[in-house]
Amino acid sequence: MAQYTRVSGFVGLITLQNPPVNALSAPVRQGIVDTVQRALSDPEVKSVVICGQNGIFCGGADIKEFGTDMFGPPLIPMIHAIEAANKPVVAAIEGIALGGGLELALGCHYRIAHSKARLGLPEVTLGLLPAAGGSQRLPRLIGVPAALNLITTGRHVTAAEALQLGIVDQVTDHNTVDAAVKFALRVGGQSLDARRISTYPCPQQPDLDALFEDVMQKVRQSARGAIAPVACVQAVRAAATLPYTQGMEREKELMATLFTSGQARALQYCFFAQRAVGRWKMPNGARWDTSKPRPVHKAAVIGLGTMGRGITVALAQTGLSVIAVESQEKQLMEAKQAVSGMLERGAKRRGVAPVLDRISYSQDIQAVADVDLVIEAVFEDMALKTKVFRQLSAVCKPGTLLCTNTSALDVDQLASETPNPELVVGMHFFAPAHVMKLLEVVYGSRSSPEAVATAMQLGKKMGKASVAVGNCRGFVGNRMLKLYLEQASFLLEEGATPELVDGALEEFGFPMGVFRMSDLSGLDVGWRIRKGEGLVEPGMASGQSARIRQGRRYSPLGDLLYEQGRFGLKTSRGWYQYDKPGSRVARSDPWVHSFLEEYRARHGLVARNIDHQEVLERCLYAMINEGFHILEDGIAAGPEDIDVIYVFGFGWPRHRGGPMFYADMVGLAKVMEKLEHYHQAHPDVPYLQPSNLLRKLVASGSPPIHTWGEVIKKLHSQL
Ligand SMILES: CCCCCCCCCCCCCC(=O)CC(=O)SCCNC(=O)CCNC(=O)[C@H](O)C(C)(C)COP(=O)(O)OP(=O)(O)OC[C@H]1O[C@@H](n2cnc3c(N)ncnc32)[C@H](O)[C@@H]1OP(=O)(O)O
Ligand SMILES: NC(=O)C1=CN([C@@H]2O[C@H](COP(=O)(O)OP(=O)(O)OC[C@H]3O[C@@H](n4cnc5c(N)ncnc54)[C@H](O)[C@@H]3O)[C@@H](O)[C@H]2O)C=CC1
Repeated sequence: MAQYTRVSGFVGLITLQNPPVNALSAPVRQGIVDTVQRALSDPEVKSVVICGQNGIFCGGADIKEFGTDMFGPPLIPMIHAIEAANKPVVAAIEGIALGGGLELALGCHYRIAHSKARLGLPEVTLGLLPAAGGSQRLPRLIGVPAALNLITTGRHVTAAEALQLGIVDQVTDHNTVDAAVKFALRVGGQSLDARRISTYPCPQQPDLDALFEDVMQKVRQSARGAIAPVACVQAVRAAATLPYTQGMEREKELMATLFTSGQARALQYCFFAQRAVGRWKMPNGARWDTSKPRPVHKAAVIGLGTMGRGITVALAQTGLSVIAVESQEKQLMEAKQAVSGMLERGAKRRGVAPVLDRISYSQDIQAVADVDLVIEAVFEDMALKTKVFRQLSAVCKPGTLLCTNTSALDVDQLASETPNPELVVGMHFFAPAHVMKLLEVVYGSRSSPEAVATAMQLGKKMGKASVAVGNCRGFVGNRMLKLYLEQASFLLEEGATPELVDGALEEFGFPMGVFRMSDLSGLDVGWRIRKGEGLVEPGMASGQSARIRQGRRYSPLGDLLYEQGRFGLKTSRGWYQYDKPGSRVARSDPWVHSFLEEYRARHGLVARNIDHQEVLERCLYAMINEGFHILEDGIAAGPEDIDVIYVFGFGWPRHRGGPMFYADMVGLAKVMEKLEHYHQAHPDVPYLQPSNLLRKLVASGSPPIHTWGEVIKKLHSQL
């Protein structure tokens, strides 16, 4: 809807009305067409202002309309009609002007923004391009390099940057609509010949071919396999090389390919999934809208190793006072330096002052007596964590929330060691904790809704995609990861190389294959986890029973490399070799290849040809099957939760939506059939057997992902 009023005698004021972001739904587009027509045909009206209600200009096309039978007036002719008007039209931009919202503003003759407004063309993040003329007008207005940057990244710019780039004509700290109306009165009657962006020539650019080649290479590298960034570059190239009308044709052609693509569906699914996980619920009925978070002003971190340091930085950058506790003096000194360095570098990047004084350091756990929340990040050792939790219960003021960053240990067991188990939750960050955008909030059987709400709210404030999950070994992310890693090792035993496996996964879109990732995080980390699970048996690694542990197939390859002191990047040797410790350039290592050959010979394994397809099916379907078990067990509330965890925490390519969405795209029947095939070939790997839920879904005709919840409910009610 759009409301029309006449203000200051001569200005037609059009207000977009579609909360919460005034998206351009069919009724809003119809409202704009009607009200523009009304203003233009009223002889009293000399100029027009377009604004949005509630201090928000417009969040762009209504994404919920995509994939439906779209009706109502199309955007492109609507924007053309505004640009062609013979009365000045001024956009009054408050809050946001994104996507179609900015394209609408670019069709206006003038743009005035509030100083706090943000503008951008984020279509690429939804698998699209700015196809309501944005890809053709923006380069004409601000030049090709700046337009390429905005359109291929989808980043939002501040009003100040928009002014500097020339996207807006004026920025105000005052009432934007009043300023726009005054402006409109002043320009009423002036010639509009120089104000129609579509008539501008695209600013000349030396070495145009080299520029496009360079940008194309960058976008192909940064989002491997994603088609929208490539189409965005092609559309801007059309703006730079073709007349406007032909450029618009090209824009339409490119959009037609993107609009119905699986990648656009996946990215739009991710957009809504990211928001859906905020509406968390627990099996006991507690939920986001009935649980009140507690205020957290002061927090403590216990253990300043890899994780504790990052968590300290993230908390301080969120505005909290932090007490950072580390038991080892040397570690404490090193941590102090490392945390200050991270804060200084972060502040420099953002052009702000570092917040070093928000953190105080101590070796004494008594220092945390008056904090609102503690995050424990000591070694992954239940006995140690139990001791720390007992100490915290004695030291902290009543009501302090006790959180653990454990990767896999039992949150209920830890809670049971405290007098107030309702105050205990897991806050599972991902390394590096101040960078990675995922937080798993793990509720135990006795965690209070208030504790979960507080951890979820804190995660959100820290800028993390926060997902509430149930308590089980490895929670959601690591529980699934374990099988992915295991399948990758089995493939090496059967004839693959680290290069082949990583190549397949990187071609799929992961920024890094499983073995490069393992070198980066350290082979010692995985070894410690397996040791904790009783899987590592020194001296057994080359014996007859080396490949069976706890009654099922096991690959000791990672343990053997660990025993050789090959910890990955930190020792310059792992699954690959590196020029020096810490170097990121992984090179093939002939030693690893001969080691694998000897290993196979020792165990009587005959190497066979393994192709990319098998690598993907074995690694991904095993993980997906575990995802179905997780849904069946009620550890994740829905497939969106699992997908958000994988996209934000494990580098799953966003344009493939997440593992559960991917399964839906591939077809559940096909996933099940392949799992059955691989389980037959590897009966000693029980988890390749399709889960109950997957079977049920296939038996119910493979319903679309957003309806799986009903099948899960039915399954639970039959138990
Ligand atoms: C054969 C086929 C031929 C095909 C040819 C087709 C040609 C079609 C031509 C059409 C050309 C159209 C081009 C175009 O206009 C493209 C676009 O505009 S795409 C949309 C671009 N806009 C965005 O990407 C903005 C997305 N939104 C955000 O980034 C944030 O929501 C925002 C910064 C606006 C606000 O953030 P915040 O305050 O944190 O609130 P939330 O994110 O939680 O959002 C609140 C609520 O609002 C919902 N929402 C937000 N934006 C939209 C939207 N654009 N459409 C619909 N709904 C939106 C959001 O989902 C939240 O609701 P929930 O219920 O919680 O999900
Ligand atoms: N490293 C990773 O990638 C991730 C680790 N985690 C989990 O985070 C926790 C910490 O892991 P890391 O940071 O990697 O370990 P780390 O080994 O780097 O650091 C642990 C720190 O805790 C300190 N510490 C031990 N006992 C203490 C005590 N009683 N009081 C104060 N400090 C004490 C140690 O001196 C050490 O500095 C573990 O539970 C781990 O499973 C979770 C996510 C990712």
